[in-house]
Amino acid sequence: MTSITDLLNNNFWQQIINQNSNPWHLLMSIFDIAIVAYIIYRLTRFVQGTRLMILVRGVFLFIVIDLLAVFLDLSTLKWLLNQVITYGVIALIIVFQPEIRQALERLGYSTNLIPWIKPKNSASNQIEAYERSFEYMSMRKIGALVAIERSQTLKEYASSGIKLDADISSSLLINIFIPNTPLHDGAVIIENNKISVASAYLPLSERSDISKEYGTRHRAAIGLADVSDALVLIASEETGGISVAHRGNFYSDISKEQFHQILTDELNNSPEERQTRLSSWFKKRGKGDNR
Ligand SMILES: Nc1ncnc2c1ncn2[C@@H]1O[C@H](COP(=O)(O)OP(=O)(O)OP(=O)(O)O)[C@@H](O)[C@H]1O
Repeated sequence: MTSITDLLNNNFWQQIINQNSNPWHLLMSIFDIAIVAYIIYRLTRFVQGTRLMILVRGVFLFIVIDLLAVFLDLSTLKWLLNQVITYGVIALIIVFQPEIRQALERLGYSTNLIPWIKPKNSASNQIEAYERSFEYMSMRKIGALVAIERSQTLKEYASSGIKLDADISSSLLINIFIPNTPLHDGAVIIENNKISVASAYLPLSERSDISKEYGTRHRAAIGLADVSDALVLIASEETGGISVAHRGNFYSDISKEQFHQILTDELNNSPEERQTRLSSWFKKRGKGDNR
């Protein structure tokens, strides 16, 4: 493996130049560099806005310090960095275990490497479960509040709920919100593609520009969408209307088709496609209540 010391060594670069006097080698080297640059670009986009970005910044800073230590021949600092590498990697994997697992899961879903193998809780299965349950609850005016975790953790809010850790299904979602049953009050929180908790308390929005027709269920949805990137689905007990709060936007009383479009855009597409498609789609239809 090429170390930082190798990279600073003139012979190393001389060898590379000699190897690349062969046009085939040169072409392969360019291809090699392009692949690595693309992987770094995709990984950076992938972890942007998540806690993993802290890890990436840390690794980058570490490489810069290591280069300096080699360049200035600071042996004590080099020794210290070696110790950090030995134990730090294990510590980082333990500390960032939830984020790493989530990132790998998202990578698996978004790249869809083996399309004919559909995981039990695949995005399309989840979308179907949300659509079926919300259609059912909307028709019968059953109030519901479901917060779907995206890149930012909802652990803080999930801790106020009752733990379920169950697969996402329309029947379970409907069952949770049946009035006068023990779990129907509060919000369901979806974490790591599971119904993590029910009866959770979400932060109420303090905003004064929310219409008086909306009570605390809608305020709680908007409150969470203001402080996180969660996708929050609401079914109104009063009107049966379906609304969605997401990234500071509130899409009220949307149609079945609009609900399907939002879920597909947010849960099925790659992160960079989502925000632009969602906003432009609502702008086109003039339905977004962007408060
Ligand atoms: N902070 C909160 N976090 C989670 N759920 C909440 C919160 N506040 C209220 N709720 C849920 O909302 C219900 C009360 O809804 P309320 O009628 O006040 O709201 P609404 O926005 O008018 O909704 P609806 O149209 O369904 O009546 C509560 O019984 C509870 O289930």
